[in-house]
Amino acid sequence: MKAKLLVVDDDPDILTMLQDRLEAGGYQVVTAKDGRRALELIEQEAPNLVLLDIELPYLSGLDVLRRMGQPKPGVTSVESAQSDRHLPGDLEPPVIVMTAHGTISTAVEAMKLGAYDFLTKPLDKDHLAIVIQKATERESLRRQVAVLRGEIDSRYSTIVGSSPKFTTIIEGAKRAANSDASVLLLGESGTGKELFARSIHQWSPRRQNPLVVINCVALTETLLENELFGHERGAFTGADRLYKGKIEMADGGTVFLDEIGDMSLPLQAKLLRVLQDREFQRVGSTKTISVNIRVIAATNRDLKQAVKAGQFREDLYFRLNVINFTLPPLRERPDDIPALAEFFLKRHSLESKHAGMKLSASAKAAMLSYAWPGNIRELDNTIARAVVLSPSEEIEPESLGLTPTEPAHPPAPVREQADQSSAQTFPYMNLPYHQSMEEHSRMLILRALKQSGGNQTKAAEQLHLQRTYLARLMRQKNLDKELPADS
Ligand SMILES: Nc1ncnc2c1ncn2[C@@H]1O[C@H](COP(=O)(O)OP(=O)(O)OP(=O)(O)O)[C@@H](O)[C@H]1O
Repeated sequence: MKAKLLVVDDDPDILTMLQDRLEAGGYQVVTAKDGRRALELIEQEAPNLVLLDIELPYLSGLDVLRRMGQPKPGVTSVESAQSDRHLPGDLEPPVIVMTAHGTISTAVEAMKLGAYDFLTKPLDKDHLAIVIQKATERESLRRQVAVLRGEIDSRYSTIVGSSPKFTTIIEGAKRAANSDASVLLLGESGTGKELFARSIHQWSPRRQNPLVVINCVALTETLLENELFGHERGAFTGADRLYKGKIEMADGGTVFLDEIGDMSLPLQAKLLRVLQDREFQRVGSTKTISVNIRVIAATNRDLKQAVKAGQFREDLYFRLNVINFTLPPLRERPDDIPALAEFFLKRHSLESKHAGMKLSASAKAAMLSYAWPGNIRELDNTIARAVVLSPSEEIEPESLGLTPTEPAHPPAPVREQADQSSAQTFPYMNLPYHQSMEEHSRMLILRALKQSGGNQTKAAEQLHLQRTYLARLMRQKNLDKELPADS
């Protein structure tokens, strides 16, 4: 798509010359002869860039810049505008001002008012082309960032759930948000830990400053150190410029350490120092930098157990665990399933323009009796898929695909499966996601039952499940027919 430029000048000859030149350069051009018309066209045409003369009738170029910087009617505060703020349509286009020779002070004033760059008249053809190209590239990146931010904001803007267990956690998290205390979020994968981390930041007095997410599992130790602390120029081969790490970028805001349970011991020691002193050094530097950060960490691992096993530092555990919340798995709050399902149904039917879709009574019942090993993320994905695949407006259980299906390979006898599991082979890894999750939970149960000699109470203890819940899972997976219930 061609970038759209608005050219504003009261001299018709300059307007025509610029329009011809820019159109020949592959841009779409709209023109205005005065400041008032320029403001109208910025609203109506949403140009990607404005080329603005300073000397204009009615409103000068500087006045146009001043008015562009003012908030739009209807948007009262940053907080209330949070979800709209990042919409690309709301972004002001960058402005390049054009000034006559000898009016540099006006150009400086324009830059203070937010102009991207300035050009002096008479315009140099090559310089004009370069400045416009750079500005439009930057504008395109800015829009992409805004789109991505908008997507993240909308994905993480609403917390659904009114079961008593869950409401207590929301209230606690809101109270915790007002302090600077470290928060540790625990819970299985897909239970909403990242959503809570983002919400706590949003509810906190730090919300105007950045929330910086660090995924501790995605990076090797050296990369993670670099990512956290940044590096000085020349710190290692290839470090050709100074790089600010995420801790430094989060100054005044919040650092969210996702999957903290997977951080290596040496890095844990370095992180501990930052948490104790709020100080760190960039890689390759001896200069100490102080930061003001709030830390939220999350993991789906049993950190206490990891401490006992010597895999996680106890002192770091205590630092992180000032306030903790354990987000319950979906199967422990089935009351929330209908509201969550409706929430995702609305979102996905709007997104895929399938408005008016409904869940049939039997689809709702199927969702209630399913164990949701992937928790809310799995529910979200299930509804997204059903919206696309359902042949009618009313979604039936078949479109949800929740019925446990047998793996592609013939099922091995119970004991053999359990042996495979304890030998850490995962033959189901190549199956589609839902089947793979289903098989994995089946394997876990079989292994626990084998290790407990078929005693369900002990197996439930080992799996940290209620015995009755284990019995329900066994019924769902038809394991109760293969293994006798204990007394
Ligand atoms: N209570 C909720 N209401 C609405 N959406 C939710 C809720 N909880 C989670 N979600 C959505 O489910 C998805 C998964 O949640 P999230 O990424 O926060 O889980 P997580 O516990 O951090 O998972 P993981 O441990 O795998 O990183 C996200 O899209 C999130 O917005």
